[in-house]
Amino acid sequence: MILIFDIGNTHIVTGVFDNSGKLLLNFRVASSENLTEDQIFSYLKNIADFNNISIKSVNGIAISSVVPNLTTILFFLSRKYFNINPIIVNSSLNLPIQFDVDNPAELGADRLANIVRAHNLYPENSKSVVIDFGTATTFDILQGNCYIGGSILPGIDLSIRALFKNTAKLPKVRFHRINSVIGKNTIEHINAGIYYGSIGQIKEILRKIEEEIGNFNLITTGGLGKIISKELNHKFEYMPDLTLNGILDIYNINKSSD
Ligand SMILES: Nc1ncnc2c1ncn2[C@@H]1O[C@H](COP(=O)(O)OP(=O)(O)O)[C@@H](O)[C@H]1O
Ligand SMILES: CC(C)(COP(=O)(O)O)[C@@H](O)C(=O)NCCC(=O)O
Ligand SMILES: [K+]
Repeated sequence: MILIFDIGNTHIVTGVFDNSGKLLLNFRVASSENLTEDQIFSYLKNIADFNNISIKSVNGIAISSVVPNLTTILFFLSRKYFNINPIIVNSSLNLPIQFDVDNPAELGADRLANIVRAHNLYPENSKSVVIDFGTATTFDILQGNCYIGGSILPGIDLSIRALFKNTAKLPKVRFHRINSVIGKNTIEHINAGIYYGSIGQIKEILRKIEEEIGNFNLITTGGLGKIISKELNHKFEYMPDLTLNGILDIYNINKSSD
């Protein structure tokens, strides 16, 4: 049984996989810097018990983190409760990818996991674009087994919170589809602007990518990605567990050398 942690800026997603690579359970907790290894372990234990899964048989752990302080906490958890040295995802591990960028080491571990999974899903010489709708929205582009770069923009929830936090009178809205872009009150104005603005941003970046590299497979992941993907006029596969699976792929390539 393999334990996978995907530490993002908003959530820590935990995945428990059996040895054949099947995802048995996953859950998310808020990425609070005050979390301790004992708290995260007790969430894990409770949720695993509830699902009749015995985490006693965990024999491997991998961590992808874009929040350095939380990496340490999950490292402590691995040592304290499982006596395992986890594999920490980074660009110096064995990866099936070449990098045509200035500094592969600065690329977020979640993005490394996403591109490794995308690479394993599609044939060698195809082109793929991964969009991850997290705290930030990220685009990552693969040409065959070469990572050629990408882009980063503020995530949808972050844009909503930025409006709310930096103004006196704008409320926090819930992201959802609204039929007209002509709002009739403040909430509708924000809903319309965020909804159609977000779709417009993504479409324009995809259009530019297509202009630069031609046709590609599109893979999307992350909370609000499911709603947005349907609006893009582009064939796509929405894979909510893309990052967890990518971390597992990286674990499998690197486990013997740990
Ligand atoms: N399962 C979900 N269902 C709906 N929305 C989600 C879900 N998970 C995350 N979100 C939304 O996506 C945003 C980014 O969350 P997440 O993908 O966990 O980010 P990160 O990877 O940066 O921690 C959250 O603010 C939340 O609004
Ligand atoms: C771009 C990110 C903030 C996305 O993080 P997330 O939205 O998943 O929390 C993260 O991958 C990161 O901190 N990256 C480092 C810079 C880079 O990827 O180039
Ligand atoms: K993420």
